[in-house]
Amino acid sequence: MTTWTPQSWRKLPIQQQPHYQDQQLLAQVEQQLHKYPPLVFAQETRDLFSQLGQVAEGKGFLLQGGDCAESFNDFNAPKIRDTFKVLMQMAVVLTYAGGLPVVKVARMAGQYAKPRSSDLETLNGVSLPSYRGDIVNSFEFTEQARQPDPNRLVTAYHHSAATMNLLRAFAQGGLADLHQVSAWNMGFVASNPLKERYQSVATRIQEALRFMEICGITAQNSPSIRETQLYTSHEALLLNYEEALTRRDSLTGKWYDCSAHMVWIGERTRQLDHAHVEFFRGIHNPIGVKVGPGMQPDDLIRLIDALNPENTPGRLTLITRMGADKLADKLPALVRRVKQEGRKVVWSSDPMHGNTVKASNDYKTRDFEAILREIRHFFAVHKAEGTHAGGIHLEMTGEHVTECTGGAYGLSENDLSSRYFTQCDPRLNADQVLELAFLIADTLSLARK
Ligand SMILES: O=C[C@H](O)[C@H](O)COP(=O)(O)O
Ligand SMILES: C=C(OP(=O)(O)O)C(=O)O
Ligand SMILES: [Mn+2]
Repeated sequence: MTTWTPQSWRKLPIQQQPHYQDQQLLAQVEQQLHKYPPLVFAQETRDLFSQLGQVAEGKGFLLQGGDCAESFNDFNAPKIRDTFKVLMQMAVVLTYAGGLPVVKVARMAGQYAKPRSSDLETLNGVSLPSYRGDIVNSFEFTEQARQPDPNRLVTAYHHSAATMNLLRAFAQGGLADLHQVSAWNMGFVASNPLKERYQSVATRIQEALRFMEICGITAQNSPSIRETQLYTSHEALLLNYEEALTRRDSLTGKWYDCSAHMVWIGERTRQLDHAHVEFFRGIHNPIGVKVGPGMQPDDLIRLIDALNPENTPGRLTLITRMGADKLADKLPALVRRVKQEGRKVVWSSDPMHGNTVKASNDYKTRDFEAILREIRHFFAVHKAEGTHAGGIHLEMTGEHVTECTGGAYGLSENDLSSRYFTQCDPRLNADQVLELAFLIADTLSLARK
């Protein structure tokens, strides 16, 4: 194997990259980013690594979620706050039901690059380059907007820095106070059409907090009640950007991609001998890789060994995204093989990307029932194989969008047009995603019995 450097990916084939016309400008922008401060500190990344190590050992649960694609235009504090709040609400429910610490990782502060099925988008007979995320080009359907612009790398950095800043303030400044989060959950349940179904978990959490308070454990004297740790993550697709933020840690001498705590490789770019696997093998962050229904057990072992040759728990999260109708058929052989070979991984379920459908009115959507069904199959497979269903990975927002159908409010295809804001894939809205957390809580509680 050749020596790894932050640039060694450049010699290999690479998929899903923009074609920049102005290479000189791209090089200048990369140089500029090289000098900018890292967005995360390597020690935080090591903390996440060790927490995910616990998850790999069956002693924790990973909750990862956020937008499919963050947006430069739709960039404001309420949006960041609302997704943060919903992640906290879900985490409390899952912690209580699963009886395990929940490791919280946002798809935020850097989720700006998108792989696409097609290089071109055609509208009314006009074909233009596909939108590839705000770090590459603009969503608007014009020739100029769709040209990849290197300056967007710098804009993405600044948006990520501002988002990260606010997330840190929320996590440590009081917005994650468990009493408050639990009260929000009571509010969610009270107004939900299926409230009878969710009431008991929410009430029991309130009672547990009240009991602790009586015993003297309060937000004032206990940081674990008042504060939380929320990590950041994104698909590290645009390697020009990731390379520029890859730094050697002064404490350990190791390389870290300091654009986020955790980064993952998408389903379309995980070829063993291509650039993304090369780049990822040399960074010391905890990493993920998406695993679709076409993955074969032998290939999975080879990929695991390329990415985690020392078999360190916490280093690698396998994020399965197979589709509700395929998972029960495809996942068991993979789980069995990984277990037999003694590879230590976190298994997490992305129930979104295998369940994307086109509605009759052409909107890209996903149905709540299919999402829930994929998650239930995921838990059932792990139970049958004696392995740990270690996490979920969701495209979601704290906003009241109408992008996925179903859920307690019965969103139909006709409702999609009213608040369909996503720039790429359809997200679960605040009510749908909380409902999902309560339903997963039932499964987690049963798994403990
Ligand atoms: O988020 C994932 C991909 O970018 C997305 O699912 C691709 O969508 P497309 O099939 O519309 O290109
Ligand atoms: C591109 C994504 O997923 P996948 O690689 O699984 O298609 C995503 O998570 O947005
Ligand atoms: Mn997506």
